Amino acid sequence: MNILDKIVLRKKEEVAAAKALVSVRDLENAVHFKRTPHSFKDFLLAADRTGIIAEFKRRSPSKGLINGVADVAEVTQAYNHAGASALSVLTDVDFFGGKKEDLLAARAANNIPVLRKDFMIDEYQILEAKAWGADIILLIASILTPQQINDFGKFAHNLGLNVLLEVHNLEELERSICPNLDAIGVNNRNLGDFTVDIQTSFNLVNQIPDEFLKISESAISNPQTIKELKIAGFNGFLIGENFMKTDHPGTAIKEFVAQI
Ligand SMILES: O=C(O)c1ccccc1NCC(=O)[C@H](O)[C@H](O)COP(=O)(O)O
Repeated sequence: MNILDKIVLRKKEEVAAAKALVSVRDLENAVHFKRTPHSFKDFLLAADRTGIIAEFKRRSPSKGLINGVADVAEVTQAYNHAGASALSVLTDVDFFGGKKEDLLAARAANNIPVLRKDFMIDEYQILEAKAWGADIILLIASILTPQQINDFGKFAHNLGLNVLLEVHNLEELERSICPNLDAIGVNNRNLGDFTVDIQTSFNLVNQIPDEFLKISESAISNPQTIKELKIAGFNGFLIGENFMKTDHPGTAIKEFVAQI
């Protein structure tokens, strides 16, 4: 069984446990449920923003522990002040060391879009995302059917949430594309074997229809790469480990942004 299969299996148990604990009505009554989410597009294309989607990531299956001490409010505020267009906050507990409270803290400390970074397999998680103050949800093509992507995208849009579809190859892109999406992210990391290759983004960018925002995800560590990805047509750049592996992620992003 590969890591994605393990994550999805565990996620099913996690979602079942959450449903038993918190009702849909409780989620709908949460304070954030009534807020109007930020437009991902507005912030990604804003002239005074960088296009960087800066991720708060404590650990990962590929790297193990990345940062065990960072404070989510402090780091995400620093990301925001450095010009991040959006924040990505992992809420997966078992594999990434994230939690709901991280998303709530990032939301409370910032007024820019926040992506709930998790493995969405059930509409209930989209309601959670809205209740916890997220603006964007992630749909990963390799773990969902085209029907699920369409239905989850529609469900999220009906809640005013933005939808980022993640693909890793042309086959995933072609089978998953549907109108209920805002952005398409090309993951440079193969989630089956963890190999990374930025060329994956360059190979796929022209296959993504221009009506969608184009995001390059993972393994970005060089400011020069951002310049090349922009020229190729990307609007956004999801970066986690490169900042989080340092003692001061807020300083790391500032120095990175000065070079793009
Ligand atoms: O990062 C992993 O090891 C990983 C393993 C299995 C599924 C997903 C995984 N990562 C999720 C991501 O998409 C990244 O956190 C994100 O793109 C940022 O990547 P990076 O800049 O390389 O930290």
